[in-house]
Amino acid sequence: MNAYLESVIARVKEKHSHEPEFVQTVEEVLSSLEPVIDKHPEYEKIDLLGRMVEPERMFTFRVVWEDDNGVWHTNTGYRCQFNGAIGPYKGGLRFQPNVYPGIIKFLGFEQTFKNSLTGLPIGGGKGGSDFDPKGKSDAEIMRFCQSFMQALYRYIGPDVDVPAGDMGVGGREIGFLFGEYRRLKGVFENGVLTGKGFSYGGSLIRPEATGYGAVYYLLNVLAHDGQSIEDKTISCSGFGNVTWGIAKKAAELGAKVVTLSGPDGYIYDADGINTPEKIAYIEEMRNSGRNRVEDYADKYGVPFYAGQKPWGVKVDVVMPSAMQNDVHMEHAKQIAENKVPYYIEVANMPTTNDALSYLMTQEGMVVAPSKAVNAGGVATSALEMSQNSERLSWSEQEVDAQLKNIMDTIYKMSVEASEQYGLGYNLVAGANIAGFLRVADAMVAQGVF
Ligand SMILES: NC(=O)C1=CN([C@@H]2O[C@H](COP(=O)(O)OP(=O)(O)OC[C@H]3O[C@@H](n4cnc5c(N)ncnc54)[C@H](O)[C@@H]3O)[C@@H](O)[C@H]2O)C=CC1
Ligand SMILES: O=C(O)CCC(=O)C(=O)O
Repeated sequence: MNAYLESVIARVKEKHSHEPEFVQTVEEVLSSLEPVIDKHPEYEKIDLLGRMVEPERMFTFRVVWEDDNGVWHTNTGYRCQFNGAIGPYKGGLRFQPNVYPGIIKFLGFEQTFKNSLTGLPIGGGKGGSDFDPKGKSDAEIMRFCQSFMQALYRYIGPDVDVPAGDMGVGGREIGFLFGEYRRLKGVFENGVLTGKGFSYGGSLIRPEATGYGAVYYLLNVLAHDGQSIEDKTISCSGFGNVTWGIAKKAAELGAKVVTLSGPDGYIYDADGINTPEKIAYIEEMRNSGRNRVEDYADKYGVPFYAGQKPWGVKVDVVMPSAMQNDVHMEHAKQIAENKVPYYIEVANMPTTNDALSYLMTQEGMVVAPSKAVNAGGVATSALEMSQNSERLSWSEQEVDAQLKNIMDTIYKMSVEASEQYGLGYNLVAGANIAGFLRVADAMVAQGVF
C-alpha cells in the first residue's frame, strides 16, 4: 500500500482505537483511494489525508430535560463540524442511546464525501445525542429538543452549519428544534435546519427523498445490466423513514419490498409491502415509538422471526436500510449463497468491512455503497436550503426531477471515476474517489486549514 496512506490509517487506528466505527470508515474510504494518492504525491507534504480525518471542530454539550413525572434527566449532545471546504457543514442529528463520539465522527466523515458527491455546496457534519426517544411522550420529546437547541443554537446557522434528521429525528423533532431556534434568535431563519414541515419552509419530497433516491440509483444499476425494476423483490431492514421511502417508490415502479426488521426481529411479507395502507403502516409503526416490527406481523398475519435479521431471504435486491454494521460476514455468506445479484447499501455503513470486501468479490454480484445510494436525502436537504434562500417553494415534480438527476449523476460520476483509475466497474471505489476529489481540490485551493 502507498506509504503515506498506510501511515495515516495506522495513525487513526492507534489514536482512535476506542472509536471502532470511525476507524472502520476511515480504513474503508482511504484504502480505496490508493490510485489517486499514488498519482498525487504532493498531498503528503500538505498532509491532506491527515487533515481530512481530523474534524474541523467537534463539541459536546449538556442537555437537561424534565420528564412527565417532573424528574430531571441529563444527556450528552454532540455536533461534529467535520469538513467545511465545499460549503456550510450539513448533516443530520441522531437520537439513540448508543450515540457516542465514534458514531458521530464516522457519520460526519461519511457525510463529507457523500455531500461532495451531490455536486451541491454542502460540507460534512453530524450530531446527535445519547437520548432514547423510545416510549417518550410528545411533551418529553419537545422538552428534550428545546433543551438540545438551547445549547446548540449559537453554533449553527444557514451559512454555518445546517442540521437535519437522522435516526430518531424526523419531522416532529425538527419542528420542535426549529421553534426553539426561532424563539432564541428572534428571526425567521428557516435555512438553519432541513426536513422542516412544508408550512414553514420544508421541501416537498424531502421525507421520501432518501428512499426515492436509493431507488433511482438502483434503476441506474439495473439499466447497466439491461434490467428493469418491475417485479423485483427487495429485502430491507428497519421500518424507519428511509425504508418507508424505498417501499413507496418501489411499489410505484412495480417492485416489492418483502422484509422489514427492528431490534426485535424481522417480518416477511411475500405479497410485498406495496399497498398504500401497508406503506402508511410503516410510518405509523415508526411514529409509535415502540420500535417493534412484530406489530406488522400481528396486523397483516405474516411470519415474524424473533431475534433474526432478514438477510437469509432469497430476493433480487438486498437494501440494508436501518443502521450501521447490520450485515456481518455470516449474513454476507447467506446473501452470496442465495446468489443475490444486487447488494445496494442504503443505511450509513450498513456492512462490516470484511463483509463488504467479501461481497465485492462475489461473481455476478453488484455492490453499491451507501454514501452514493443514500445521498438523495441530503441532496434534497440542499434543495430545501436553496428554496429557503429564494423564499420560494418548488413543486413536487421539480424537486423530484432534480433529485433523480442528482442520483443519475452520482452513479455516472462513480462509474467514470472508477474507470479513470483503472478499477473497472467498482461503484464503491468510484464513489469514494469522486467524493474525495472535490473535497481535496477545495482543501488544496484554500491553503493551510
Ligand atoms: N433520514 C435520512 O434522510 C437519511 C438516513 N440515512 C441513514 O439511513 C438509516 C436509517 O435512517 P432513518 O430511516 O432516517 O432512521 P429511523 O429512525 O427513521 O429508522 C431507523 C430504523 O432502524 C430500526 N432499528 C434500530 N435499531 C435496530 C436494530 N438493532 N435492528 C434492526 N433495526 C433497528 C428502527 O426500528 C427503525 O425502524 C440510518 O443509517 C441513517 O443514518 C442516510 C441518509 C439520509
Ligand atoms: O439531510 C441532511 O442534512 C442529512 C441527512 C443525513 O443525515 C445523511 O445523509 O446521513
